[in-house]
Amino acid sequence: MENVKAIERNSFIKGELVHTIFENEAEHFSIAKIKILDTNEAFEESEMVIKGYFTRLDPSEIYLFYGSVIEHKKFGKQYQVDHYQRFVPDTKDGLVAYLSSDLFYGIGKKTAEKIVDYLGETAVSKILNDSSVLDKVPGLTKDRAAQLKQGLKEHQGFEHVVVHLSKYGFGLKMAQKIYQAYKQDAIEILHKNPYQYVFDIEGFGFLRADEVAKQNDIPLNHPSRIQAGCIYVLHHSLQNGHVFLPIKQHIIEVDQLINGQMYDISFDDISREILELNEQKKVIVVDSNVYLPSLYFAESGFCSQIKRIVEKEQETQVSSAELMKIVGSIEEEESLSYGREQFQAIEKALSSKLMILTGGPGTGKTTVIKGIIKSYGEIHDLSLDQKDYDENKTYPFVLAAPTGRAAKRINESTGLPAVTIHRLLGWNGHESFEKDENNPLSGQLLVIDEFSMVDTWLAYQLFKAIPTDMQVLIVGDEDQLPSVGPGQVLSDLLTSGQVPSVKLEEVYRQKEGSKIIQLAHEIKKNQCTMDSIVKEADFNFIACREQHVVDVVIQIVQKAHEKGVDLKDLQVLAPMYRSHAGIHRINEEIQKVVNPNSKQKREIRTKDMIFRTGDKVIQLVNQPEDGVFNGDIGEITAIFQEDESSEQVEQVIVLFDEKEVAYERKDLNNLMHAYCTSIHKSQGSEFPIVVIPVVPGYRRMLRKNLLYTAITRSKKSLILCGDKQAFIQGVREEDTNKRYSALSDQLIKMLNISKESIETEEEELSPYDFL
Ligand SMILES: Nc1ncnc2c1ncn2[C@@H]1O[C@H](COP(=O)(O)OP(=O)(O)OP(=O)(O)O)[C@@H](O)[C@H]1O
Repeated sequence: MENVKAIERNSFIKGELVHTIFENEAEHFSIAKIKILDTNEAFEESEMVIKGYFTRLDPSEIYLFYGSVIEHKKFGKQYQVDHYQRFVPDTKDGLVAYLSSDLFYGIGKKTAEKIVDYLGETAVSKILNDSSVLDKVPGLTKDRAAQLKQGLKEHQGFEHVVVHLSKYGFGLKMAQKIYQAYKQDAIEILHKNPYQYVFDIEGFGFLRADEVAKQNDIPLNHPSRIQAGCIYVLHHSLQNGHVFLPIKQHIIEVDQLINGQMYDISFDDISREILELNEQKKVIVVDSNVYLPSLYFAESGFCSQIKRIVEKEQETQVSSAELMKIVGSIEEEESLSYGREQFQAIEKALSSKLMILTGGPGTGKTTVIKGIIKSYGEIHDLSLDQKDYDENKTYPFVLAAPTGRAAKRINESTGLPAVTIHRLLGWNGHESFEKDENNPLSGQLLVIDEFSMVDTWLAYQLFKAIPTDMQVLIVGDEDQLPSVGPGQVLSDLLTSGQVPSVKLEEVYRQKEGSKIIQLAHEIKKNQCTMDSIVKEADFNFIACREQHVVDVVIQIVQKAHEKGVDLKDLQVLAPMYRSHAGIHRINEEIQKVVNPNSKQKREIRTKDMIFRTGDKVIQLVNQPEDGVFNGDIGEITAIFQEDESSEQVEQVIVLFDEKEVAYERKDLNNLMHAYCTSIHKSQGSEFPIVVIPVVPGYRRMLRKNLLYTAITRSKKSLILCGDKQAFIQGVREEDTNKRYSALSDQLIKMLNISKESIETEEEELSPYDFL
């Protein structure tokens, strides 16, 4: 432990609590008044307001606070605390008095003197870092040593861990997580086996553990190091969407990670540790595939849930003649006539426990969803009007989608209530859901839109909560990008052939003269050529050189802005963040034009961004406690300075639809400008006008499914700019990055239905064949 002498060159205040002014328990953020007992700052005051991230101060204790003096505009001089610790006397007499005080049972003055004589003035820090030093103190019994060690750990506890971890560069948030997991043993574990942190502490990576291990001379071939490397590689593979890694590939990647240039750990050593991890259930090895347990259980659990649902017989069946009559009256109401495949979709959805409806843009997926819901209502004599239901009679139609924007769209197009899947399942923000097999969803017909965005974890959570008597319709476009999280659930379900599905291929919106839809279908069918990208009423490709593409984008946005187009309705989409024509640069340039610096506008600067009132911004992570989710777009409506908020911190207020969320400076990394967003983040959203730069510099990202997803985000007008050849090449490039997932194979095995029987079923005649 550092004492006052050791840190004299740094700013410190030694003091005791007068009273607490403000406390945010969840964040451990506090403002307090303290009495100054000693300091190396030139204070005249005898008391001082301190603020920072610390837990409740004990009024009977003396503390050492390290930090810096700041001048608050309204409240004057304050002390910003970086870290702190309980004060331990740093003279021999003081230390003896401390150790022999009532705090430590069984240690009298003589024993305390022996300890200080033997271990010196840094005795406390030595004992806390390695309690075995007490074993050598002459005349100290084992019991007394253990009691002292325990007492010291309890008394010094959290602060000691914070101070110690800060030496390795860990911040207070990480220290809190670590302390929660190991309490007083945190430092001993860190020194002896930092790799254990990789298993137990979320966000503690292998490379960090490696750094600590190096400083503590832990050998490179330590089994814990190899095991931590195995786990790290699996976690890392999630970023590429894999549900597991084949064992051979896993071993190769672990070898690259842990061996570097020195090849002294063999493949055998690595595979032995993988099997050891398998024994300890820290990974699961099945069919030569290595899984993280959560993904193994999600994948196989999801398959079991599908089996449970599809094997239950669909009870209500209507005859084709009856259905034709019902559908006929809906056609009249909607003033349209369903196409053959659309009717088949309605018929199959109504007669199946679970069905997948897939198809490209404008093929009538929403029109068919409406047809299915209305027919279901007719058959079961259920009103679609929410007013006809109350707490005793649950609304039977449940509509959900993976993002808030997608849920809003399905709500607008059907007129029925729709929520995000997370909301539907009652997510509490800590990876647990209210709804599950013991507390299932209520309702009779569940429709999940934009299912291509659902990853393996969420699919399992959702299906666990579906009661067996509920009918389920999954809707999605299989040609879009797969989920951000691991797996490719929609396409695996379709590939397995084990779940009834209908693919809509006829395009209806094209009939209204949409070039955007036509282009999307040409891309889908690999028929996109230079002729496909000639100018039309709703489409243009402005050719320009790569170095001018940002200027062209800016001109388009500026013109639209001058014409009064609401920037919420215009979205620039790009595939990469960091490049000459990357998202960050485009955002910076658009901000200069549409929301420039002005005296009337407040701003707040972070390390790499300036947020200004009026800025369009996007939320980057799920924040369910505030009701905002990854991908939600909003506008900065106000910026408050420290002295204007009750918490005495700067705040940025963002309006998302009708809900306001306050961000403190430390949370601003959850936000970025949204004039231009990534194509990945735009999944599930649609915008009236979409502008997409396409340049050779994006080459490694330009793939068919990415460009297809991008252009299908536009509803009314699509403007591409840049290099036509790069675009044509990109849409011809299939995404060859295979995602490892065994969902399809597992389903086939589990359901044990031959594909042939499904195919014959699909060939069955429908009444429309006779029309
Ligand atoms: N059978 C039909 N007859 C006439 N018009 C139709 C028919 N089916 C769909 N449409 C029209 O085609 C357009 C696209 O349909 P819809 O919105 O249902 O497709 P979608 O697949 O949901 O499209 P997207 O994925 O782009 O939202 C709508 O204007 C719809 O009214």
